[in-house]
Amino acid sequence: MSKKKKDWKNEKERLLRLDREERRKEYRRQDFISLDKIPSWREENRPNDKEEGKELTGGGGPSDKVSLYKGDITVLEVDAIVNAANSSLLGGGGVDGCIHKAAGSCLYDECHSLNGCETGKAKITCGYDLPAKYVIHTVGPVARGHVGPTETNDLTSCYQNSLRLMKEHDLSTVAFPCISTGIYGFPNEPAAEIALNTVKSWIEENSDKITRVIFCVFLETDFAIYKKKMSVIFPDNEMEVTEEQLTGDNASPSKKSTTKEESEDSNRVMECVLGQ
Ligand SMILES: NC(=O)c1ccc[n+]([C@H]2O[C@H](COP(=O)([O-])OP(=O)(O)OC[C@H]3O[C@@H](n4cnc5c(N)ncnc54)[C@H](O)[C@@H]3O)[C@@H](O)[C@H]2O)c1
Repeated sequence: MSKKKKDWKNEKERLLRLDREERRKEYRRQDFISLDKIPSWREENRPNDKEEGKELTGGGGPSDKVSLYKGDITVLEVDAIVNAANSSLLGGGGVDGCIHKAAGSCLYDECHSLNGCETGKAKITCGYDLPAKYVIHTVGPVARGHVGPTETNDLTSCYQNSLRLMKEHDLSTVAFPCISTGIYGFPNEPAAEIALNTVKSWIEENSDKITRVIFCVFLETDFAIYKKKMSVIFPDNEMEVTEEQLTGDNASPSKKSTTKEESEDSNRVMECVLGQ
């Protein structure tokens, strides 16, 4: 007997009324990661503060409000995860494919009602079977390796419009993938610069509105790039920022992913999409 197809509107209303414990029973994946398992950038760089019971002198500074996490965005238990969608909003591959697969068919049905999304803009839906309450769908620029003013402005707008939706919906924890850096071909380093600087500026103007922004990277290459750049863009007050970091060290990111590693990562993406 096939399962009765759920009506997305009723399902959304029902799910958004549940408290966290009740919601947890509905997650498609029970191996979800709760926020308390993800250290802030400051905690990660000053683990002793926590052990020594030191008050975080940062007191909610930008480095207390961001995290770097390497893995699958669909397991993160946050208010919203951001989807690197295409203009149809009707799913596809990569992180978009993984999110749709993990959220279930109601996500497609609600996205279908939104009539697409322009590049740089963002729209919000329920998260359905995901641990995330909401999904913010944004459409990055198709860069194909070229970064000009248009691509830069469009990618900046993706982060700004996603954060604007967070604020409008009183949401305070969000995870971003590396928007446009996969099939849309935005070079990883400039994309990371845009992501980190746009988020930092927004946090400085809205620090009372946000608890955590998680940069969720999937590839080793991006992990190394974000780690290097975050130590400069989100320096801890007491943390030394070396001259080399300030001037942009010549060394390549600490660990370039090997083609084998990248292909393993893309295999994992395909597994998540194909559900193997
Ligand atoms: N990559 C593909 O094979 C593929 C195929 C068709 C469509 N798409 C998608 O690509 C277009 C958007 O391009 P894009 O470069 O913005 O997105 P993307 O191609 O999904 O890549 C964006 C980033 O997300 C990373 N990523 C992949 N899976 C996950 C995951 N589970 N958790 C966290 N991060 C992950 C990926 O490694 C990359 O760094 C849309 O059409 C969308 O449907 C991707």
